[in-house]
Amino acid sequence: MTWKRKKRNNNKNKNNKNDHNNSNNNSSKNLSGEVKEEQQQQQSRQHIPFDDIVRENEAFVNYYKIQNIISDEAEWNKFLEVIKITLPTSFRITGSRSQAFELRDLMKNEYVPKLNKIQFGDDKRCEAPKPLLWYPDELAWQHSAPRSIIKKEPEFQSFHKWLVSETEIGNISRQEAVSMTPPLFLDVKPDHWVLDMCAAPGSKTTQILEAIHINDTHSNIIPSGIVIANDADAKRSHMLVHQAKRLKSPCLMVTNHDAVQFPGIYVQQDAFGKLKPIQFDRILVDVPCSGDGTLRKNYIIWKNWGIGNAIGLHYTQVKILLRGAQLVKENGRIVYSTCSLNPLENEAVIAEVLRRCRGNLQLVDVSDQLPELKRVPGLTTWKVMNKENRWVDKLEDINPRYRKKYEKSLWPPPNVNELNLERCIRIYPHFQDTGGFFIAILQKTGPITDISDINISNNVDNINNDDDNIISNDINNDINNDINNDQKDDETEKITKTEFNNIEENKNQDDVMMTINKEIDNDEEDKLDKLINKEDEDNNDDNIIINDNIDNGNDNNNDNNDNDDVIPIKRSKVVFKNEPNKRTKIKKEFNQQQPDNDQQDNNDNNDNKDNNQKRIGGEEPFIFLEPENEEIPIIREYYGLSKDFPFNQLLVRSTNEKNKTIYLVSESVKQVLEASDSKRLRVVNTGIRTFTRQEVNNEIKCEYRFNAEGLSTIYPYLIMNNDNDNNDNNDNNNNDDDDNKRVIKFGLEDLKTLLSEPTPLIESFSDNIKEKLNKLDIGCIVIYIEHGKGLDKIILPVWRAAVSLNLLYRKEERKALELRVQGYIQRTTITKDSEIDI
Ligand SMILES: C[S@@+](CC[C@H](N)C(=O)[O-])C[C@H]1O[C@@H](n2cnc3c(N)ncnc32)[C@H](O)[C@@H]1O
Repeated sequence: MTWKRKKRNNNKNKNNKNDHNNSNNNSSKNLSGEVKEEQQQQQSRQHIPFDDIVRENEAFVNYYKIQNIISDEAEWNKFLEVIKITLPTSFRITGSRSQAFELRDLMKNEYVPKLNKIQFGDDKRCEAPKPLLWYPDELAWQHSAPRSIIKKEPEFQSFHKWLVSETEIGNISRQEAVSMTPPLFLDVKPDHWVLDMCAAPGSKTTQILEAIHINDTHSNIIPSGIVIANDADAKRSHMLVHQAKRLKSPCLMVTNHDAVQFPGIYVQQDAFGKLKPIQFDRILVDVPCSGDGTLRKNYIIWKNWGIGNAIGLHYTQVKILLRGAQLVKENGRIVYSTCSLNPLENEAVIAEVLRRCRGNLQLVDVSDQLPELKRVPGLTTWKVMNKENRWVDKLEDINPRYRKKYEKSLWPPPNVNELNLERCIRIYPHFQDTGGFFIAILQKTGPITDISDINISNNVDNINNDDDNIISNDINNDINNDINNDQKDDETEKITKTEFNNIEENKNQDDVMMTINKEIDNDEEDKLDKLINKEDEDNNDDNIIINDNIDNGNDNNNDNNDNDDVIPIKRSKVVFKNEPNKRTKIKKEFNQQQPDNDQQDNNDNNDNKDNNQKRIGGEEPFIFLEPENEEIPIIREYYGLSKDFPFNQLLVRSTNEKNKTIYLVSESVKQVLEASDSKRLRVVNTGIRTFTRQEVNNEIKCEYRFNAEGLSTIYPYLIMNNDNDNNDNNDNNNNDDDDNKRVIKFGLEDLKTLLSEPTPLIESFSDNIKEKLNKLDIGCIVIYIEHGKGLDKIILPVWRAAVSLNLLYRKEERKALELRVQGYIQRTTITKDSEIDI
């Protein structure tokens, strides 16, 4: 899909169509399983421009025809027709509810009417984006215009610009429509403990976080729930951090484990110190799969499809779901999902896990939930094809040489009709113009204490003679540790030991799985590399540049310090047309009090490298600030933070005396981090940056500024009325009832001034604001804007220098804000000229 890939594989592409035909012919030849597998792998290593791929595959069509996934002939033909059509673009509006609603209304009232009228090419008319009917509150949309048209056609440009800008800052996420369904069935509440076992790149994690924060307003407290988002792939878990962190949630923890071995963590549950394992209210098991439901997007599946992927993944999927069943609470809910149509990865996995859980895990009937979502019941019977494309009735019919590669659980169990498999959900592409998807909603109804027959379903003879089954030293150590820990005598622990004995047995299948992931997600891999590079950039310049006015600390000397040459960075200038540029009226001055704040955050990372208190895997430690920490009262006093602020949930990630960044986590995250065995947990990321040390040349009262990442979480504690906050010597208090210490309400005009250039002079603001600002000393302030309909409450961290202000936003955030304000002005003023030039 990318230029790089196309170019690199130019030669191979020439023969692409022939290759395709050969591959289909070969699929019918009676090759041995090994040779065929090798051939499939070779094919999958060939990189072909997606557009050149022929969207036909006889083996795929025959396989699903015989599986009878759709019995009605006309419907089957419709299915075959739709899977060849490129998938429409779909996206979700994310973030805080009030802001999401604002963006949704913008979409509905501004863009949809305009896009409806657009015509491109000779007689093609673009259909405007449509909300997905089954998605709550019209927060998910689908758009059938090809991406190439969205990017190229001038009419689309403002829509595209808006889409890109809001996507960059995380308010809009591109996501396959059907992939949005599992979190909806998970039914997450703000107090839930949720585990997302295979979470990268994080689109469903983001939805789960939104559900945790559903009640958030600007005046309530941090939810008591937690989301632990895990992925086995270290690189992908960093992508997950990037994606999920955009929600700025103190309730998120990202971990990096094989989900099969996700550690049981013990937290103190009562005053007597009795340890209890964490059990989750909700678990999402969105397993790695062959992904053939995504063939409308990942065209390579047309070329590479074979049964081997599903057979290879089945047992890994069983193990991951079983671990989920152990970790979920009684009465808790698990949602299992794949983007595969194959019953071997879907109903067969569910049937096997239900069998092993002996009635203590059951399928939930959700036929009354999301009624607009078209779906069909799960299959109650299916067939198994071997890797030589022969249908095989039972495991014993497989050639003994290759039998080890098959699980007995691939075949429907004898009691298949008692399992309620029809409660599973199958979504086919032609139902609502999406990809294909499978979802099963499960509830734990009793303790799951014995799954020791995990070997039974394998071919035991082969396993006993197989070197692959030797348990690795790491796992043995884990088991020994567990055995020595006699405090831990609960259900989870017993099961974990049993499970560990079986972890290695299908090692080769895991390898298949990782290969497949890479094939399926190669588009995402490209994105990942970009994102990681970007993350590095973000860390280096994290992410704000506090500009450049050299401020001599004397507001009265403004006129004497005009020195354009000192401006160290190239900046775009924002001009509201028809507005006098106030800068031209007042001579510039320069401000030494505005160093590069982001460099400080970066230093923090570097400092951590010297830290010898590292956790497993080299991550930095999480050190909660002691109650006697002397910096906290200064911050509290300076910003007028309410006494209700959870100071005990602040942590640093460095043992250096001078902390650069202070993070905030929720109480539940704190509980996990402080668990006695939390070191078993490989935490990749948690906590939101809340305060950042600001080093400036002049003396300032508080060395810490707000970090944009944590500001909306802190904000309620800044505006809470609190007797203890009264300060006898309160020079900073202004008399506005709305305002509190360093919080100032701005109107639209002053917001425009703030955005008109990087460091607008205080002189250029309205008299009211000027008066307020002049009462404040140099340091960080919070500006909020309430503009009712169309421009929701905006909360901004701003550096108040001696004579100017500086918005502490990353350039992407600033750009998105400018676009929002620009859009607001265009909607609310008649003159077209009132716009911001960026
Ligand atoms: C289908 S993707 C998950 C998509 C994700 N839930 C989302 O919505 O963005 C499957 C993920 O499982 C991860 N994975 C594969 N094997 C795993 C294992 N044994 N344990 C945990 N994660 C695994 C892969 O790295 C991949 O990111």
